[in-house]
Amino acid sequence: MSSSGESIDGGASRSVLLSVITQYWLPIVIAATLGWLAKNRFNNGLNRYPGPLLASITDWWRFWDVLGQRPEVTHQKLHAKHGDVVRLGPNSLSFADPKALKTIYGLNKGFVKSDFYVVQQSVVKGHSLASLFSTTDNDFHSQFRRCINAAFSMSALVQYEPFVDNTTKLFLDQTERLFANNIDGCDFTKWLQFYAFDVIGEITYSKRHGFIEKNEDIDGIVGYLSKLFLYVAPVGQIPFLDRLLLKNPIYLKLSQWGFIDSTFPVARFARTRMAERLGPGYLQDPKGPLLPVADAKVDTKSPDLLSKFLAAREARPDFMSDTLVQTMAVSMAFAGSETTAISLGSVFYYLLRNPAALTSLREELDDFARRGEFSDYETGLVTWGESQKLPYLDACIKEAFRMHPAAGLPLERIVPPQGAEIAGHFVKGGTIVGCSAWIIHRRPEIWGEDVEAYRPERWLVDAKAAAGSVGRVEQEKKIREMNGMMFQFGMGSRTCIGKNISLLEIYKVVPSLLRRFEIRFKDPNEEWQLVNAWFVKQQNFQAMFEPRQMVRPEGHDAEKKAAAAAHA
Ligand code: HEM
Repeated sequence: MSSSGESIDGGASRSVLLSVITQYWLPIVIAATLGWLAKNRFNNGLNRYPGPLLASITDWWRFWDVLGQRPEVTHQKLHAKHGDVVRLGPNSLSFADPKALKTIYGLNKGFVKSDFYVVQQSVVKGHSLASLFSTTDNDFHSQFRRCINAAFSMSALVQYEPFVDNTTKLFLDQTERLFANNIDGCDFTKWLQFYAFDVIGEITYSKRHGFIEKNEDIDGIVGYLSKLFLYVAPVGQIPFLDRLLLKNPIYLKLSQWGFIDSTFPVARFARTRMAERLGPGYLQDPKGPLLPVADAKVDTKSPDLLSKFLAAREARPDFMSDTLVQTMAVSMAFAGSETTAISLGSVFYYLLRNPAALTSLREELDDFARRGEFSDYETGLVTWGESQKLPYLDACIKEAFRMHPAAGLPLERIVPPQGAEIAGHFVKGGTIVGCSAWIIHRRPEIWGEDVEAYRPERWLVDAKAAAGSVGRVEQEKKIREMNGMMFQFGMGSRTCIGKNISLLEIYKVVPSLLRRFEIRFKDPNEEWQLVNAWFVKQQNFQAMFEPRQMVRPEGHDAEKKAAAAAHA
């Protein structure tokens, strides 16, 4: 056949196809959509798991649910209805059985973080920066973590305590100055967030950001972070959307060429703090590294986090670049402020809602004070060492962590290619799986039938029962098991690196505030409102503060003890 004949045939078949498409476009679109939905429904054999029908065919279901800002409630209801495994998306399963934790988050199991975390990467000069928190590359992560692990060890914690002391003393004084006997009350969540931000600033840069001094959101960073989390939570359910929105390639390119500035304010914020700290030794050459380069002569002896990150850069220059140093600094504010403030807020909220627990805690603190065991009777500041001798305080904090974990979504991981057996279910490689602390922390077989009640006593050996049928050894075993199942800091290789720092803050500031103030709800009839934007933030938590007469040592021996402790 001639070539002109071919082109005539080709032209004819194209026009037939075109006319079929124009005539039948609607049924074609419907058939393609149905085919796609059916493919989703049977994806990876997940059709055998229960869950909302819509969730099984499209991720828009979970996008919509997270947009509603209470997905943890949906997840609780779904698990109550369907059992231990619930399908939340065409490729996504939520596990409620605590046995799943060891498999999904255990060391060397090969699970990697899902693209939900990529959405959380900061953008600087048009480039996405994978941080310790947001990287999905396990090898990169383990090298990174090895480089900076020492900065977060228990022994490093001792060096950070003076930083926490500075900020906590100021916090106590400012609470008195701004809110004591103030009939307008205090937006407690915001105030605690200012505290958490200033502590992390001081530990990272030896310099407070100034939130507490000014009682103001410096550079709008707190407001910015809240908005960012409101974005990442739903968009993280369909990570592709991020490529159309904040990480749109055109937008990023324009930013790389310098036409617009797409740098996340939190990164800009950290850069300003570094510039203040490092002086003129940082580069602003637009062709230079993404982030300012620290002066090589910078003192790495100061015991703050930044110095430790810089020391890691000196020890491992092949890996720990300047960009990674600053990524760590940014992460501290990103991961360490809202989470700590939420946890602090829930400790106070549950104490105020449960007067019996608050009374017991006050009695413990007052007895400790009367015995002269505190070292500071001027400012009310409690040391870390002292806080560790207060078992009821420990129980109150753990119970608040249980009731209200900061992270409000399943911590998503992708099953390795060969698939995995998770809590008795074989799940194919590539499936997104996860557990949520809001589900795990309410398992009756671990915490008892009264999981919905705030009951710090569950964390303590009951002396009466120990003498009776449920022996001490048995109770201690149960408490150990409860501790092992707490999931508020995650688990395994990606567990929270800032856990010790946040515990240092929480175990110091809670008893210190209670020694100094009577605290109550502004209106006990008003409930707080929860907004789950990845972290479950409280709103409308208004508190009133009244100065409290500090309880002093009683008797000669107690006074001597207190004087010795203060001297030490
Ligand atoms: C009560 C306060 C805190 C809570 C509830 C909390 C919670 C968490 C959780 C659940 C994870 C694991 C996320 C996952 O597996 O998907 C995590 C990781 C992380 N947290 Fe925290 N966090 C807190 C405080 C802090 C603080 C104060 C810092 C910084 C000083 C911090 C820095 C980080 C970092 C860098 C990671 C990533 C660790 C890695 O992947 O190796 N967090 N946190």
